[in-house]
Amino acid sequence: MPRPRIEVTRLGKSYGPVAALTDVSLTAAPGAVLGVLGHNGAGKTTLIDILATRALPSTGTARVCGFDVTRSGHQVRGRIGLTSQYASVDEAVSGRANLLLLARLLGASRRQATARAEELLDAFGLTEAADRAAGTYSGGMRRRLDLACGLVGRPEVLFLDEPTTGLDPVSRAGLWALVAGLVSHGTTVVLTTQYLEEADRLADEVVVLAGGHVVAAGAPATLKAGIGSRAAAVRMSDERAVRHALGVLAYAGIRATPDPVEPVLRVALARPGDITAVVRALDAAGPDILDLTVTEPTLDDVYLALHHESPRP
Ligand SMILES: Nc1ncnc2c1ncn2[C@@H]1O[C@H](COP(=O)(O)OP(=O)(O)OP(=O)(O)O)[C@@H](O)[C@H]1O
Repeated sequence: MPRPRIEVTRLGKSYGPVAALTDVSLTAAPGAVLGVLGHNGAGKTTLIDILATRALPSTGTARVCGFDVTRSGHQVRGRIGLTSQYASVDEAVSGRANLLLLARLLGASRRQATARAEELLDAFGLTEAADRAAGTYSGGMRRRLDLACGLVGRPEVLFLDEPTTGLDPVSRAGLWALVAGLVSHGTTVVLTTQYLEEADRLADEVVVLAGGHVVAAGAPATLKAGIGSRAAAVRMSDERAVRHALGVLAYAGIRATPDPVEPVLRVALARPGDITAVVRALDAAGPDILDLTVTEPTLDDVYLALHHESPRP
């Protein structure tokens, strides 16, 4: 098995009396996407800052591409890319000039820098806007330029801090496709996001931080499976129909929960045959059923369940 690109062991970081991170351990393999989730103040930025050598850990160790972030910061910096909402794009100069400058700063010759800039402008759909000042770009173009800037040095690990915040759904989907493309070429991506759908879609593993602690970790599917099963939501015509259906289901030995607001009943589907039993029983409840949908647990459900247990800081 290849060595993980990121190996974090019992990491801690204190700012005076504030414990921003406590006893955090995690790994990320080559070509994996690690999602880091958590409320404001949970410790996400602190974790990324340490991995990107912008802050030193107080305790524990962190290795990126095999290099210790404390002792070998230079080697780490040469192998990572960082993009964030506050990325260092110069708004006064063009997208092309931003990329050229970065490439030159990273040691590329003029010719190599030009080639890399053109390649990235093309890959990120920015060729037409290449000579416009970055400050005139739309939100989506700006994020694509941020991402392109983070990739100039062909990093083995890319840190994406809330890459799609404020983007419309089409631009968000476009950015997801770009991330999927990077990963297929072996780049490891560490993603912080407040959109759980994004983590669900992109991440192979997620860690959920709360108050600087890892409160859950695993593949999205495993986390979702851990909090419960699929459920059927049955929409009835009115409250009277709901009461009738509750009686019918209870008679069939099926427990249902009425929604507190809408005329909807929810039934947990723990076993494969449960849906058939529900439909069969409800058939006897008559024509008041308007709709039946089966819902899968989402990462939102996991998140809500976790934060129900651990109070928001
Ligand atoms: N330089 C600093 N000095 C003092 N406290 C800090 C510093 N940086 C972070 N903290 C504190 O550490 C904790 C974790 O902050 P951090 O920024 O890592 O959280 P976050 O999950 O990234 O939050 P957000 O989503 O708001 O960016 C918070 O309590 C924060 O106030």
